Amino acid sequence: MAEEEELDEDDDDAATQNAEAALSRQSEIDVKGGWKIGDPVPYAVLTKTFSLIEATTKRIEKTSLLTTFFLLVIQRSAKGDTKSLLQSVYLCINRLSPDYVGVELGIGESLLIKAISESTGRSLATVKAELKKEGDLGLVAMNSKNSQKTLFKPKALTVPFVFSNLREIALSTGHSSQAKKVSIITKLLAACQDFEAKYIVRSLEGKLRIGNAERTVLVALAHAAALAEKEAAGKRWSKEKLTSRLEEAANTMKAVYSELPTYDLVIPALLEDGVNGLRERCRLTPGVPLKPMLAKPTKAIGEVLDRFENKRFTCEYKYDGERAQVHKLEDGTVGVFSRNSEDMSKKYPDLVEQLPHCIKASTKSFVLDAEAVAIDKTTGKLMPFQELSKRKRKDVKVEDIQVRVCLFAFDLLYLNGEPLLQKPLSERRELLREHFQIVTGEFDFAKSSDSETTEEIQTFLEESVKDGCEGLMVKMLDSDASYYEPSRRSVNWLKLKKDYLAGVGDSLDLVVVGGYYGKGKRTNVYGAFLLACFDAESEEYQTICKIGTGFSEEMLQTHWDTLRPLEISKARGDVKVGGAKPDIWFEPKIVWEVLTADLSLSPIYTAAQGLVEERGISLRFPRFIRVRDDKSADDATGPEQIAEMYERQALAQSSKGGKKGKGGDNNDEFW
Ligand SMILES: Nc1ncnc2c1ncn2[C@@H]1O[C@H](COP(=O)(O)OP(=O)(O)OP(=O)(O)O)[C@@H](O)[C@H]1O
Ligand SMILES: [Mg+2]
Ligand SMILES: [Mg+2]
Repeated sequence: MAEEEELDEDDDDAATQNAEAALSRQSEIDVKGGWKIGDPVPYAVLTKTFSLIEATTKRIEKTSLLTTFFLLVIQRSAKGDTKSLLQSVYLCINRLSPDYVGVELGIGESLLIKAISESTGRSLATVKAELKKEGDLGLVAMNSKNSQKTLFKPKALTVPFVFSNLREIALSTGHSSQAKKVSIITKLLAACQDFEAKYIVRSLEGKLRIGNAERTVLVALAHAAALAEKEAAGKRWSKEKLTSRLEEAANTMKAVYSELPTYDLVIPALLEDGVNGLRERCRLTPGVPLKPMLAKPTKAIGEVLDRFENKRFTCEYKYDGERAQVHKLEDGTVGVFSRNSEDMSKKYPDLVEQLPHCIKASTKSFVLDAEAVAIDKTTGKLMPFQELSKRKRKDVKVEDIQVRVCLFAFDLLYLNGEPLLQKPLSERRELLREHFQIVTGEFDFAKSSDSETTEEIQTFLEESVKDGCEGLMVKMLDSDASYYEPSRRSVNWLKLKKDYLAGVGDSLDLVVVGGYYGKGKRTNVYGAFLLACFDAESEEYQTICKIGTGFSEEMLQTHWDTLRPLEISKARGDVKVGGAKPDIWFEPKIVWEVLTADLSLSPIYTAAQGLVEERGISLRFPRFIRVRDDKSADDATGPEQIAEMYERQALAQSSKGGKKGKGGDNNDEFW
């Protein structure tokens, strides 16, 4: 309360105009006659917003359209109703629950074709033929609906109705689930008007393809809430004040969401306590996994020293296992989450069972950041990642387990009721060591060395590799530069892998989007594959290379078995194909880790187009390393990372023979 009103009369006009910008398009997306306060949100308003967002490539316009929509929802919700906004937000990001609850859509093409055919009376063949022409099942559904003559207007769809039906589809499993899904989809499609069929089908497929990155949604949500508060209070703000309020709101929202990534809690807090109350109410909470902090690759020890010059840093073993965020709640509940916030308790029942052994009595609740690593049951030696990924992801029984899993903890993010994110790593590490204890073969602290010279680091690196690790993680120890940065790929964490020493560079995680039939001995399998990176900003897959080496006969058979069910007749609309011509396309789903000798500009592939040059970037001599089943297609390497790798490589080449060891982002001095 008691906010100062800094109203500058001269700017009055501009201020009103600015606020009006978000309000001015309300009538454009509203339904005829509007919707009354307390009515359910009409699905037509949401899909009209989607269609306008899809029609523009400008990020600012996308954000402002979404702001307009959220503002309408807030203003027309009955007092105390937080569900309308919550469900609207979920539909905007095409999710039905927080990530860690894992209610997901991703209905296969054939099922959708069946439902479209049933609800529009067109034959399967017609629908398939049209899909081949359009490449977008959503569009096909919409066209099919619009060409259909209807005798009476169906009852208008609402957001809560669509949301609950999508949830029912996502949650139905078992024998008769296929028939049930088709029947719900058919019913939904029958009620669709205008754009609705297009977006319902895309939602069902699992991708909206309107370029609504999560960041856009967060900013729009913050802006809408701030504007709603201002409107409700009848305040008039100067342009400066409005701008700074909106910026502040967006920053708060982003910070809060990275600590507590669940709209289920953030949205009610936002509506009840307002933007200003968010930080207080929404803090890191055991049970809600946060997106892990990520590291930047480096090519040489020299680069590490350049970056951390005169700063205190630590080197830790980089274990080759799977990221595990371990939570313990005050009530004793334990949760293990993957880097994608998937609940891994089912995959690691042994970890859950072992956990109590390493917790000291003084430790009541916590969030640990750690790596789960496979170890040999008898020798206690570290084993490679593959040993762990052989495990089923669900229903693993403790008595069936062959490979043991040992947890190597490297960070403590929460302890006994207190978030620690904004404490220096040195302090977090101290607390970690104080509140947990080593249990041989079950729990240990990541091995570390705070050494500073090239020689010491080199020795530690070699030691780590000898002990079965991938290399080192080098981390800032003190000051705010060492705070934990959720979801950020930070320069305060550097990875130094043994691969880099051979000059190869970091590996990439790429999505398999196409296949080429084999020749000769390989005629019964795919002989080569088309790979793509994923641009989270535009939500599209960008092709990057064809890969055909590094596969054994046995592997090709396995790939055939996993990819065959994902075959589709045409590239999906969200695959930016360029000049690639595979024999067959796949649903983008499977992620492979790939090494490359070199990156080059390419007239054929579309990866990172426009970032370095008009042309895209492709991989030369790519080599398959392993399947990354801990990553989903959305977690594949992004175009910015690829552009960065390309630029670092160019830099390294141009400095050959000249000053050596310089690299990284600080390349200004070269030009
Ligand atoms: N001491 C450690 N500190 C932090 N991370 C560690 C440590 N030891 C092992 N790791 C693992 O290393 C990962 C980061 O490097 P890696 O190259 O393996 O990333 P990735 O899983 O391929 O993802 P990306 O390439 O997107 O960063 C972390 O996510 C974590 O799983
Ligand atoms: Mg790893
Ligand atoms: Mg990697």
